[in-house]
Amino acid sequence: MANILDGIKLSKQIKQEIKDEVIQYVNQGYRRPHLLALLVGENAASVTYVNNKIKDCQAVGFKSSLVKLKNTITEEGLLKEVGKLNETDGLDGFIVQLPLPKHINQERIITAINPDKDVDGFHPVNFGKMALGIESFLPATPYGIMEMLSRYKISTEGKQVVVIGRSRIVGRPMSILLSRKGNPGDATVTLVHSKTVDIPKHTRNADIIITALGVPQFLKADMIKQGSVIIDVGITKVEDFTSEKGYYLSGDVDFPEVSPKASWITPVPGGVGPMTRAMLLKNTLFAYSKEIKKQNK
Ligand SMILES: NC(=O)C1=CN([C@@H]2O[C@H](COP(=O)(O)OP(=O)(O)OC[C@H]3O[C@@H](n4cnc5c(N)ncnc54)[C@H](OP(=O)(O)O)[C@@H]3O)[C@@H](O)[C@H]2O)C=CC1
Ligand SMILES: Nc1nc(=O)c2c([nH]1)NC[C@@H]1CN(c3ccc(C(=O)N[C@@H](CCC(=O)O)C(=O)O)cc3)C=[N+]21
Repeated sequence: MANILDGIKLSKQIKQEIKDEVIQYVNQGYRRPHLLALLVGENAASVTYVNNKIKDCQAVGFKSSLVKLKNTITEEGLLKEVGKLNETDGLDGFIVQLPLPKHINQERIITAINPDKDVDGFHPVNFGKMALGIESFLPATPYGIMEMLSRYKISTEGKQVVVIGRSRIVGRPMSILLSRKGNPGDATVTLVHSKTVDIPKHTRNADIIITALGVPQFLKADMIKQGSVIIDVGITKVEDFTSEKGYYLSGDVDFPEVSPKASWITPVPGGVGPMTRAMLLKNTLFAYSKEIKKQNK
């Protein structure tokens, strides 16, 4: 049976480290780090995520703010809001919760964010730095997975890694980070997606598989080799009238069938999700520490 990569335990540890660092700054007379979340509309999942982020901030001693905008806001209106936040003193970072309503061009909004406050690491400048190995904000989910591999001492050097999914916020940056020089990194990465012919051919050769496609129970036992490491990013709400909530959360991995064959595996929930949240805090602390150093010059 596989060992569990416990994202809850790790994220608690990371949050404690962040909290300790904040206390040190505050004891030296500095203000607290400040993160803001911008939420457009009332998508139920987005509301939950944003509320969790606010709770996380409180837990580590950050100041947090939530700006809620109507679903009907225009692209120009949202650009104006982003422009205001870019100029707000004492605001270290902010995120624009995705997805945005369909009438708004997501790329245009992301590009309008001041890269120095882009704690999601989504701005093209930060994406470029990430790809080149220049210090920057890393997108929280891939960053969380790198941190998880590192803290569990799972080496990626020379390993065959297959990433399933090529999205802007997960699969694509994940594939780049793992192929970068360094530890974790130095892996041989194959990025597969919906146009890939014969995904099992690739996954069967993989030492490490990262699933980020959003298809419940996509990865089956016969698609992996014995002893591989399985990281499941997917989270899909699946209707289930027998459960109290009316749904359950499913990963992209068929956990009962895959886990006996794997050496390490992340659960859903309790795996990658909590790490994502912890890394957003880490990015905010990084933005803050750069700001404090600038002021002291
Ligand atoms: N745990 C966490 O912290 C996070 C979890 N998530 C979850 O991870 C999942 C993926 O999210 P995200 O990356 O944003 O999703 P996207 O929908 O943006 O991207 C999905 C990717 O998977 C590919 N894909 C879809 N179906 C298949 C298939 N049947 N076979 C092969 N490839 C396929 C798509 O291919 P193509 O490019 O060709 O369309 C695309 O590249 C979701 O369940 C999401 O909820 C997301 C962010 C954070
Ligand atoms: N600007 C922006 N930045 C994001 O980082 C971003 C986003 N938009 N839009 C949506 C995705 C998704 N995402 C998740 C974060 C945490 C969990 C998480 O904590 N999951 C828990 C379960 C939570 C639950 O119970 O619903 C777990 O896996 O244990 C999940 C998903 C961040 N995203």
